[in-house]
Amino acid sequence: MAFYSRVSGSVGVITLQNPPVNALSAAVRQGIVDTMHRALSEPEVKSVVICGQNGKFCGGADIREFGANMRGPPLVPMIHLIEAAEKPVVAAIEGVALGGGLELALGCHYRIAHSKARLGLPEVTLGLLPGAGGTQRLPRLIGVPAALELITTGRHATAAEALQLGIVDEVTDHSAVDAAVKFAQSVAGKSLDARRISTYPRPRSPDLAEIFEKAMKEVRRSARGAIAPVTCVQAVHASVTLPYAKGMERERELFSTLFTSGQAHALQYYFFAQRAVSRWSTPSGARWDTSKPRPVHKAAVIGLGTMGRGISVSLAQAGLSVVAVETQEKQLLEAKQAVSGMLERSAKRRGVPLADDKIKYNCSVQAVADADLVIEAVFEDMALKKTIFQQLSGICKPGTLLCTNTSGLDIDELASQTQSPELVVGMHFFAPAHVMKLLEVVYGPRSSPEALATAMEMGKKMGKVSVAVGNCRGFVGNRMLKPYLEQAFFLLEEGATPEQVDQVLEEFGFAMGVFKVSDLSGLDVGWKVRKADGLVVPGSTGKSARIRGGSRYSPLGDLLCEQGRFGQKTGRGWYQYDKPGGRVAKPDPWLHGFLEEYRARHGLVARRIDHQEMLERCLYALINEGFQILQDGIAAGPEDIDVIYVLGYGWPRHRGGPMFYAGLVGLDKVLERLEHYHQVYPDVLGLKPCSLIRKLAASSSPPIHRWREFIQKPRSQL
Ligand SMILES: CC/C=C\CC(=O)SCCNC(=O)CCNC(=O)[C@H](O)C(C)(C)COP(=O)(O)OP(=O)(O)OC[C@H]1O[C@@H](n2cnc3c(N)ncnc32)[C@H](O)[C@@H]1OP(=O)(O)O
Repeated sequence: MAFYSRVSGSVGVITLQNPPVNALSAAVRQGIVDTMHRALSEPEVKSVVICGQNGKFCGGADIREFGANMRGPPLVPMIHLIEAAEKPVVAAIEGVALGGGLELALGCHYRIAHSKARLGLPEVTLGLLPGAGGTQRLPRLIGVPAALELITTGRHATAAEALQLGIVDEVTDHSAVDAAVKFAQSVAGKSLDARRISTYPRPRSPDLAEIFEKAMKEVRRSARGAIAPVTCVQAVHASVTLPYAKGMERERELFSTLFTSGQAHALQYYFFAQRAVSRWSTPSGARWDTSKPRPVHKAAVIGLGTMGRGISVSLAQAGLSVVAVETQEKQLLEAKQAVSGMLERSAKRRGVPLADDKIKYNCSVQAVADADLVIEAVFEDMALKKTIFQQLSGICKPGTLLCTNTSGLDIDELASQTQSPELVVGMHFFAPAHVMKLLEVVYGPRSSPEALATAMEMGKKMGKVSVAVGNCRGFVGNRMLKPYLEQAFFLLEEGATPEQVDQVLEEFGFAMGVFKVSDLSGLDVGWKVRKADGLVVPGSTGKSARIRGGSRYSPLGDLLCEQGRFGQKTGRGWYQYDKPGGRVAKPDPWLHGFLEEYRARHGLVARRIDHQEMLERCLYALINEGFQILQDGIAAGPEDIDVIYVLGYGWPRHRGGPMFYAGLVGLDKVLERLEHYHQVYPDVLGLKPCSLIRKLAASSSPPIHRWREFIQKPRSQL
């Protein structure tokens, strides 16, 4: 709703009230319309201020209402009512003015912002466009290039930038409401002719055609199949080709096509999913709201390779004192230099003070004795990690949380090396660790709720989205990757090339296809793991070369590694590169010849595999594993899996995540295709539909928010 008051006798103040972000719900819109009418009808009132409760102007339209039938007054006429008013209306922007919130402010005659406020039109991130006049008013106010940039990226601008761009008229370090009231008094009675943005002339410039062409090219390149950025450009284009009223019609038309699209549903689902993962729970009943994190002031990192360096940077930037340990003096010095450089660049980019003095470097593990939390980040080698955990258990003060940055090793096995297994959790960072937003926080059967809560909180402090997952081989992300990769290898055996498989996945929206990603991460990483698992059998021939434990196995990755082809770092992998470390993947005739020779050796006849089969086999195998993970209680809900895949594995956000995508395709359809492929390839376990997807499909495929009801509660883990 909206609260009305009168200040200093002549200023009507309308305060939006809808915690936590004063979103424009039906009640708030109704409140604004009612109070505006009241302010306009009171003769004593000479001007009006619109502000938000609790220091937040407005977070935009209420996204939770999007699925329901439209109630209350629509936004566009409400904003026109404000703009058409004969009394000056001033927006007092504190906290945020986003989406419909900024569009509301653009309908006001003046805008005063607090210096810490953030303003933007992030609708594109929800699969929409600013549909309350934003695409028509903003270009008229600040010009086409700046408006296009803000609208197509959805980024938030600072108050200082908004002032420079001309979005706001004044910025204050004090109360924006007080400043707005004062300002409103000073403009009472003045003409408003030059203050109604909708009456401004259409933006004109000789290079507009070029600007739009460039913008369209850029959004098509970066959108990876997302339709909203492209539609945003079309809507802004209408502001230069059409008069305001016609431009608004065009905006409405384009908005309607987006509003009902699967992509908008996916992005809005994802918005809430990313927030839902912080409300974690475990099969034992431990929960985010009943588990208290421990205070952490001092953290330590052991092992300063690529991951350890990134983790140290993240911790220091979160304001913690960090002890960074690398036992070899030379490596320690190299790491120190690298970390300082990373911190410097990051401080410059983010405009924050340098955090270099937060880190103390040391050659001895003893230096971590008084840390509250230790993150081990050495090589992915169980024996080495075990030794370190034994050492840590003896060195650290009682109560220190011991974390491992493993990407898939058994947390429980590490915990069993310590005297306090309840204090051991996994913190699986993604490379580069100071950039990537995702953190898988892995609890073992003995980890305490308090330890889990502390690691989750730590991730949040570091600016990560932390997702709590149970302990199993590969946790969630890497466990699902296995059947996906496996299908990609099988497709090569059956006649596809890496380029064909990658193209299908990139057209789906992945930033990179599976083979390009493998080349980037290094083929030797998976090879080491397969060797440790006893899967690599050099020189094996005949049928047994392609079978492990009764299931189909492809040794293609192993054979490439045996040739020293480790991907980008060696200049050769699934693709060729101009030099070791080169980044541009080019098809490699050697690889094609190698595949032909391999197929001939194993009696495999290459066939033409269509786009649909390649996509379905890769994605549905991955999704099937996701359902198995839910069934096993490793992830608490589909949102956890989807957030992990979008933030950690390049799954296109506009497709919501693998589990959301399965729901969108239809669980019965996914099941039917899995059954079909499993019939064709009965020796591929990853294609055998898991019982949860069967159960859901048999129950008329309930919506994703109801899937948890169908998951059998696994045995207590904590
Ligand atoms: C004709 C159509 C015209 C216009 C269309 C629109 O306006 S679409 C909406 C555009 N607005 C946005 O995209 C803003 C979305 N919100 C945010 O970016 C952040 O929430 C915000 C406002 C920057 C605050 O961030 P903060 O980190 O402080 O909090 P958090 O994100 O955890 O949010 C707190 C809870 O508020 C819920 N929420 C936020 N915005 C909205 C919204 N617009 N509608 C409904 N609910 C919103 C958010 O989900 C959190 O609740 P929770 O229960 O934890 O999920």
